[in-house]
Amino acid sequence: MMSLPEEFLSRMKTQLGSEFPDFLDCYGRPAYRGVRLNTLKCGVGLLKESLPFMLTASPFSRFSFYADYEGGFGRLPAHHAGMFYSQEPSASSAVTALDPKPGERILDLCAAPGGKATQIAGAMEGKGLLWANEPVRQRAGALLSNLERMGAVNAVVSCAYPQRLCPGLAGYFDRVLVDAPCSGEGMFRREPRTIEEWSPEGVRACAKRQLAILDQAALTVKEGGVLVYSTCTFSYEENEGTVKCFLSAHPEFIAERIPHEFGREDMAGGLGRRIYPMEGGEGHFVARFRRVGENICRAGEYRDLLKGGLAAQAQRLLEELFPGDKSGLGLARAGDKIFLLPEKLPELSGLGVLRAGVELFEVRKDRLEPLHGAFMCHGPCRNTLELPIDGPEILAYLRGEELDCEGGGYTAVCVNGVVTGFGKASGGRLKNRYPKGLRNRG
Ligand SMILES: C[S@@+](CC[C@H](N)C(=O)[O-])C[C@H]1O[C@@H](n2cnc3c(N)ncnc32)[C@H](O)[C@@H]1O
Repeated sequence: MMSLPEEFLSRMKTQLGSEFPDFLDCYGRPAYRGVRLNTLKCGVGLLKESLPFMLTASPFSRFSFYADYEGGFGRLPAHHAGMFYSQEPSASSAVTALDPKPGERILDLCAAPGGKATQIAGAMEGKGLLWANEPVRQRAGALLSNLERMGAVNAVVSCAYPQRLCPGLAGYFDRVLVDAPCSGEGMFRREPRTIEEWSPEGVRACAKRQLAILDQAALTVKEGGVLVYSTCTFSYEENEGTVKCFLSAHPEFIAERIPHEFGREDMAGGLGRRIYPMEGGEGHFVARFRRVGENICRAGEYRDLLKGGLAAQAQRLLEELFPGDKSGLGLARAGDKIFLLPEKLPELSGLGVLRAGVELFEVRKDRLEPLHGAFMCHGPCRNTLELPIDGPEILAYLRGEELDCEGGGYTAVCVNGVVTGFGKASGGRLKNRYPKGLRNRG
């Protein structure tokens, strides 16, 4: 049994009453673990075939499963191919409550490492705009990489504190998610270091910060739009307390019942849903609001599309690599890279944007060189090397090694028909282009 702070235990005893012994018992058992299917890459049948362990359905999302695997999810070929995201199942409940739709504009304001952003991307089916923001630069790298791995074509990633980002995007979004930084009481089983970091003062400081983030997030929701607030902690102050303060300061929002039965009703009766370990999750709180007050959108339109010879060259190369008509795609250049842009982009300047859309090509002196992102977001590729998912070749590829390969030119490397990366074939060998930072070591 792990040792937990006295103040935490006595508060939970009051909070849970007769259920407290059951709650305490959970700390003698391992944390829940799971995976979430990435519908941009495959269906549930193919995912099951591609994994060396069983999946058990969870109540939090139809794409979220319990799974146990000692080998490490991150080393599996299906993980590298973006077929799933490793996620504790109850963490998927916030996006279930957000209910994103294809074609909408959606903001995930506290997004790293991207568990929820990649889930939103799946629900959007590549249509509309997903804006994923993370103010802490060291955490934003994982967000960029996860969105690329999962094949999100329509995401902007920014690194800005809400005070900088939100005023420039006032009234722009149909749905906004605030998965707020919190005291992390629902992480105690999974990440024991969060126990050392916990304190009653920390809980109060988190509640203050959550309200400040929600104040900014409120600016960005259009009239009739949805705002979802979530935490992975149990304290009343950071959950129902924050929600009550928010609603009293923002009469332009009303609380909306979450039409899903996961977990239990919150402690204030109708402001949100709570999930305790007794209900199959490590710990979450989710509340949903609707903006009923007017909000005028002043964001300008994005105007920096790539035109002329370089745009035509990029389009030709896209058609060479991936079958199908590529005319009419929105392309842009930033530095020495060419990007495929999402629809519905606003003016980006001053908003801390790290990447808008998909990194397709690097501009070299006399040619364009394809980048990993171009392959990760495309289905069928013209040249393909299909490798058995449980064979030694894919493991060699993921370590960065060369492979035998017929044919020539840029070639997608696939497992079970899903692209994992690419290489350049010539003389019977495939030169490995799997990015160094993503390779399996050892
Ligand atoms: C609970 S985590 C988000 C997890 C993420 N949504 C996911 O599903 O992978 C909260 C995030 O908020 C970020 N954060 C910290 N301070 C913030 C602030 N003032 N405004 C917005 N985000 C903040 C943290 O760096 C952290 O990455």
